[in-house]
Amino acid sequence: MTVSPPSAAQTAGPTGDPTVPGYDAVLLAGFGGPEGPDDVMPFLRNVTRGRGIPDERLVEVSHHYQALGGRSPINEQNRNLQAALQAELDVPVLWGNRNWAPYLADVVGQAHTDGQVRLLGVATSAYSSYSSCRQYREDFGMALHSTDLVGRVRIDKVRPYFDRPGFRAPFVDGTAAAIASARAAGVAVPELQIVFTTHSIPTTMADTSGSAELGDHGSGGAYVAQHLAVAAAVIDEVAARVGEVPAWQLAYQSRSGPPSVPWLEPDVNDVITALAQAGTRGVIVVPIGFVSDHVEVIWDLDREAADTAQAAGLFFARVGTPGTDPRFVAELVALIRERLAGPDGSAGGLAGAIRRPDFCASRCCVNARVTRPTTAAVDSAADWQGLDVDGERLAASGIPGVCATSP
Ligand SMILES: CC1=C(CCC(=O)O)c2cc3nc(cc4[nH]c(cc5[nH]c(cc1n2)c(C)c5CCC(=O)O)c(CCC(=O)O)c4C)C(CCC(=O)O)=C3C
Ligand SMILES: [Fe+2]
Repeated sequence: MTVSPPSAAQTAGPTGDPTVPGYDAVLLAGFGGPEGPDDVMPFLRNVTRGRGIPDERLVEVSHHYQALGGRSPINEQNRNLQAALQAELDVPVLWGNRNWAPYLADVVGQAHTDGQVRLLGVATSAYSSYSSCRQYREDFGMALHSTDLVGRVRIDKVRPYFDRPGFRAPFVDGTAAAIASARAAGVAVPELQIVFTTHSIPTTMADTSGSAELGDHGSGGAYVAQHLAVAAAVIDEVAARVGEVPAWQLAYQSRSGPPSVPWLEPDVNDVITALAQAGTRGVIVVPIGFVSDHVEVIWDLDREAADTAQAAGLFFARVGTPGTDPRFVAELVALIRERLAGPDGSAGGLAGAIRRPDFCASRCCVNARVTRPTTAAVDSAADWQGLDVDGERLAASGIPGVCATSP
């Protein structure tokens, strides 16, 4: 079926003009996770459909989920975040996922039935990159496409919020507390190292994260720059509180993909091993790439990285993620309220050009492998032009049955 390309006004939805303020509901967009052992393989196939992830990797990851009882805590964490946001907001707060029920398409269809046609999306991911930002905008586009609601429902998105102090505050608290517990365990600050972590992504995805127009592309792109900025800001705030702080670096975790494809390095486990060899006595791992303690955190860090540290004889502490910390919830509420009042009404966040616009720039975080309809960017209408969603253009890119939002 060929998608009839909507005009810019149609993509903007019932209000016609994407700069007209006002939303009928907030739509929290999550990654999704399995709820029981039988869900694990179907969930992993949803995540990796058409992405060239080797089968051995899927089997290995399925063991992590099975060892945790066949379920991820992520859906419950997102339900809790939904409830915490709802407690502060008058508009309804809906929740849907990319990879598991409740699927975004079903939630958007229900919203339309309920008369909610102007939705403000909030992704459970703080940074710019294809996986962490644009793919959520594609999820919105695919949800509109598969429910036949293109031009009848509008879905905008709150910009990446990595730079906001309420996102950082829980990491600052946790890092200061971890330094205190290391000292109590007899490891002095100069013997400690702070390792900030985030999800590794292919280097090509990193290099094209953010927008060429905004000067983001090349050498790790907006994705790496944003993490380095957050890490530096956390360190400054910890230093203001505790004085002397350990040396720090940024490392990556949870790599998938075949070894032939370069992903961001170094891996957190390699960093820990090398630090031990260089005489470091303790590591504090701070997962600034994640908003809740889901499987990438509790398996890849609390099990694997902790084991690596233990084998090397190091003190190890892993700092908690924002979750439903009141400061994080308040920060999201502030971002949502600003958008309810109108776009670009906000200040705050880290200084300079690093702040993201409310509507993503042209071709922001574009993925060369596939073109899907998006929402919430200045060029979203153009993303639909000539797009044959089930047919040739996507088949040529090797992605069959592209409407994966609701299998
Ligand atoms: C940037 C990023 C974030 C952070 C931003 C965000 O939160 O969105 C993130 C989060 C998450 N990733 C998660 C799980 C998985 N990610 C995978 C695979 C991949 N992740 C990627 C990137 C990211 N992932 C990429 C480039 C791939 C390769 C395949 C592809 O190009 O898409 C795979 C496949 C198996 C494997 O290889 O590990 C799984 C199971 C879970 C859920 C955990 C739970 O269930 O509790 C969460 C929150
Ligand atoms: Fe992932």
